[in-house]
Amino acid sequence: DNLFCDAGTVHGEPKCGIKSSSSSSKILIKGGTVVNAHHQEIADVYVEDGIIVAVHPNIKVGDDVTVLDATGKYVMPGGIDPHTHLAMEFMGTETIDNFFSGQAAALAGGTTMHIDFIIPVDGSLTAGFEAYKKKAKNSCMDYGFHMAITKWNEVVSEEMEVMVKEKGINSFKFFMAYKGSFMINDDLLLEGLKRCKSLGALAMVHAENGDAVFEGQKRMIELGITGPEGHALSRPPLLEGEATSRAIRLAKFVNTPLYVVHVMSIDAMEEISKARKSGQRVIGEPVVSGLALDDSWLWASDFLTAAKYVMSPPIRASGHDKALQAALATGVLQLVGTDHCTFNSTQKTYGIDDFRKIPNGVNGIEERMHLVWDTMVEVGQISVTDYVRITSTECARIFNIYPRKGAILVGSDADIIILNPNSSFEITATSHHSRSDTNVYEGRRGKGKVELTIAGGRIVWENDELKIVPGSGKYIEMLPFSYLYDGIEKADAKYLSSLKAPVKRFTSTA
Ligand SMILES: NC(=O)NCCC(=O)O
Ligand SMILES: [Zn+2]
Ligand SMILES: [Zn+2]
Repeated sequence: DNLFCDAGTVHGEPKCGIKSSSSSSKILIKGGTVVNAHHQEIADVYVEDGIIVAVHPNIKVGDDVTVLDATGKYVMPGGIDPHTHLAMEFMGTETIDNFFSGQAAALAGGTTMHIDFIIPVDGSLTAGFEAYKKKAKNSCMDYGFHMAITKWNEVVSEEMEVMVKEKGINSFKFFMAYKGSFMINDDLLLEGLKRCKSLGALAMVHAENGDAVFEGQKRMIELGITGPEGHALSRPPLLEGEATSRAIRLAKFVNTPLYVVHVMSIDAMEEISKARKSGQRVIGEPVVSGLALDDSWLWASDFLTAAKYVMSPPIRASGHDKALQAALATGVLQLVGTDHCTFNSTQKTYGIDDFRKIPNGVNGIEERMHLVWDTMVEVGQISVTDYVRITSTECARIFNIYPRKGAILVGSDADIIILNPNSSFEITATSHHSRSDTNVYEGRRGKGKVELTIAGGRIVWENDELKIVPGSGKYIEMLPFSYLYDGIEKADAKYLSSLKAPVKRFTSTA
């Protein structure tokens, strides 16, 4: 695949532009502040054959070990991105980042695992799974899959069981928007929620009212608003709030946990907050574009400048970003994803005359760790331990792969970053590792830089250079019945016992 070379984004050899990793399989990280979600301490971390084998001060090693000095820096679990779309066919085209380029970008930004969404092929989950295993075959970092459910019948219901019991998938996504393509109705959502519950899988929703969005789009076109701003105007926060509320209530009716992806508005966030306060198991995932951007660019006079910010739900007006940050800081929302779904300028131009044809999606897989540090930790909104929780550990817990992932503990996978809080980063399309020619964070600078990334026990990012090995990434199978299912059956029993005994009736004859 020398497409990647052509993009000129990864340097070195062999011919596809990858510098092979020369690092030893034994690595000692000395003197850094080791941070987990609930604790931090100054300690050394010793890695052998891809696994963390010791974490304590003053570890002594032989000459065959690569020693890294992390004094004054943070040693943290590599980021886990719960929401990506690599090599995804969508809106008549395919995302410009495939598994290899997207993962290269991730590693350069300190993310060492991601969970991508499989889109079924003609409704078939099995065909979708096979297609995505092929797409991911050259992976250079660990990855897992969620599965989208786009239609319903007995075969799909049976395939869901196969995915959970044999294929390592423990979450299913339901799109409440994208009428005419992925969108499902309430009937399907209810069936899906029930099936997820019976399998111990996590139901995820893209929460926007797709019928109302369709109507909003027609309204904009009738008003002659055909540019990228029409995208935001046609699907206001109201419609995100409505769908979030509906999905939450249906999940409560079924009594099954719910995960709301890309929470972009105060409206959706407040629905999640209300449900969580009532004791319902709802997880809210903001994405970095919702935390770090506002919608002002959508009104840019240059089409391409505006079009690159088109994603769904839309990036909202200023104010939503700060409210989502506060919700994340206070535990109303639990973890940060990216929804990395990139299209280059040529692809965005498909919608030059009609915003409905602009492929939806923005970048973020490389930028997430830096931007969350800069907007949340650097300014004192959250602690460093909380940073680890929202960028890595909570994702590992929700998808049932903790403590193999999401922790610097003896026995965990050696997916580690070293972040220098005194160093700074700058984001540009010319220096990023995505294949896209644009970046929605162009020109952004901040404090805190991921100086080194270790994935699967190999140094893959050092001195601003990638050293990645195609095929070295592993598929991570995820088991059902995560902590979100603990005690769910007790609520079922309580519900059943609360039902009054059936009334004994007789038929009166007139
Ligand atoms: N979010 C977006 O605009 N594109 C990716 C597909 C999705 O997650 O809805
Ligand atoms: Zn979505
Ligand atoms: Zn998405």
